Amino acid sequence: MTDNNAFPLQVRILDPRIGDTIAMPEYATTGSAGLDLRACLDSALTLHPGETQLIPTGLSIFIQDPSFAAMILPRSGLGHKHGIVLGNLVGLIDSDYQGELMVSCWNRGDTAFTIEVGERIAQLVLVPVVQAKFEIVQEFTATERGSGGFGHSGRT
Ligand SMILES: O=c1ccn([C@H]2C[C@H](O)[C@@H](COP(=O)(O)OP(=O)(O)OP(=O)(O)O)O2)c(=O)[nH]1
Ligand SMILES: [Mg+2]
Repeated sequence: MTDNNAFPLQVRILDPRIGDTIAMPEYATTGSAGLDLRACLDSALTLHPGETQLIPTGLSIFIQDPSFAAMILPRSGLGHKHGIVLGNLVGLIDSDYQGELMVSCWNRGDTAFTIEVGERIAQLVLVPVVQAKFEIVQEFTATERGSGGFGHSGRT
């Protein structure tokens, strides 16, 4: 379901089960923003309440272009219904990272949850990135907000 304008992403398959008994990450629908990542485990893994485990995906990606990054985000259903979210809340994949994609799974709920081999545990989203270069100034040009934040504009 990938169109020809899609970003060409280099992928290395580190575990031979990927593309065989464990599907390659894919966009579930043509409009999906995220590629579902699967647990490349040797056996099912039970996450007890409060527990966090680093789960391999069996593949690595090389984004190469520093004007892009990837983010690993929780799956809504797992997070909302089962309390399975990410131990780092969001995973950020640098454009120069070439190691295995790992997913930190955290059971923030109060019941145990078993992750099956090949289960879709999180999703990978490619995002554009702008790197900053600092320009040191003495004052900023005044704005309506100024330095007001953290609820400064009220609640309604
Ligand atoms: O959920 C994640 C988060 C990160 N990474 C990989 C890719 C990323 O490029 C690298 C470093 O991540 P990050 O910069 O967030 O972690 P760090 O603690 O700052 O480590 P480092 O010192 O290696 O940058 O780890 C993952 O595989 N999964
Ligand atoms: Mg870092």
